[in-house]
Amino acid sequence: MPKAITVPAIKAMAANGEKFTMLTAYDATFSSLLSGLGVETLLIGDSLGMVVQGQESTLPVSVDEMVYHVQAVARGNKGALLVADMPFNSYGTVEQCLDTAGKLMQAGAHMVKLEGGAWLCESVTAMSRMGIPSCVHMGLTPQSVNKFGGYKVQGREDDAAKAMINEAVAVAEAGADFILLECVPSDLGKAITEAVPVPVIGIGAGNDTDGQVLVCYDMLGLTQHRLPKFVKNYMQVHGNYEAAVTAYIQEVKAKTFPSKEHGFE
Ligand SMILES: Nc1nc(=O)c2c([nH]1)NC[C@@H]1CN(c3ccc(C(=O)N[C@@H](CCC(=O)O)C(=O)O)cc3)CN21
Ligand SMILES: CC(C)C(=O)C(=O)O
Ligand SMILES: [Mg+2]
Repeated sequence: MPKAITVPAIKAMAANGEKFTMLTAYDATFSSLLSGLGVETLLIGDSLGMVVQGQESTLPVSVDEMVYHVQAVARGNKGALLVADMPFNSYGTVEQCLDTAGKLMQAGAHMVKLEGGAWLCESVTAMSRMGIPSCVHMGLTPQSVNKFGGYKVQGREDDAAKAMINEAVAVAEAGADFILLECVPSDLGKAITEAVPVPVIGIGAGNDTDGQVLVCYDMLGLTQHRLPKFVKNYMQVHGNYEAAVTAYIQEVKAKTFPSKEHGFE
């Protein structure tokens, strides 16, 4: 890979209308492969609790486990921007948030991601002051699966959609560098992308967001259980991982992925 991708570089891409890609990576081998093929950003997602550890949800994942995977991904990385998930119950107060984020950054992350909304503003500002870039994950936030009662599309009601737009603006004003939207109607994905001045990454949020993310095992057809509607199995179409990942990058750039069938009304 030529030059390492930075937060300002992604912001410049988004400002120029150039789409960028993100895939999850949990180990050095995937990190090296995916970054080497040109995936701009890698997410060390707490989805590793489900796809690597075999847990029922992302909730059992610990900070120490995240640190271990971030270190592995950092060793294999060839220039991608590394984003690390803050695991469940590791950022409930400003103090705890700084403690967790510091550990993930010292493990090799370039940015941390945390699930929530406007209630995170104070923590986001504190991290920004400390020089820690952040991505706020909104919409379907899997760490709240027990509140939601399942992995359900969020922001379908008018009031909920308006509230989500306002909260996205608030966290961006507080200093969030990126916003990630999971499982929201495509028109809400578009509205939030237009409302905030920072790059928005989508998963099941339509094709108007600035970037797209998928769990790498899902798009490579490795996942054994039923796949969410937003996933496209690129291995089925392309037959080998290099062609599959290259096609994903090309389709995101061309805005042909995600198509209508991968989104929610
Ligand atoms: N392998 C894997 N892929 C993921 O994308 C993923 C994980 N694991 N683990 C953590 C969370 C859980 N995620 C999920 C899981 C299921 C749905 C799902 O089945 N959604 C329904 C929407 C139903 C509705 O209309 O409300 C779907 O049909 O896609 C969505 C996100 C996303 N994340
Ligand atoms: C699905 C993505 C956005 C995530 O948070 C994860 O992989 O943990
Ligand atoms: Mg996650």
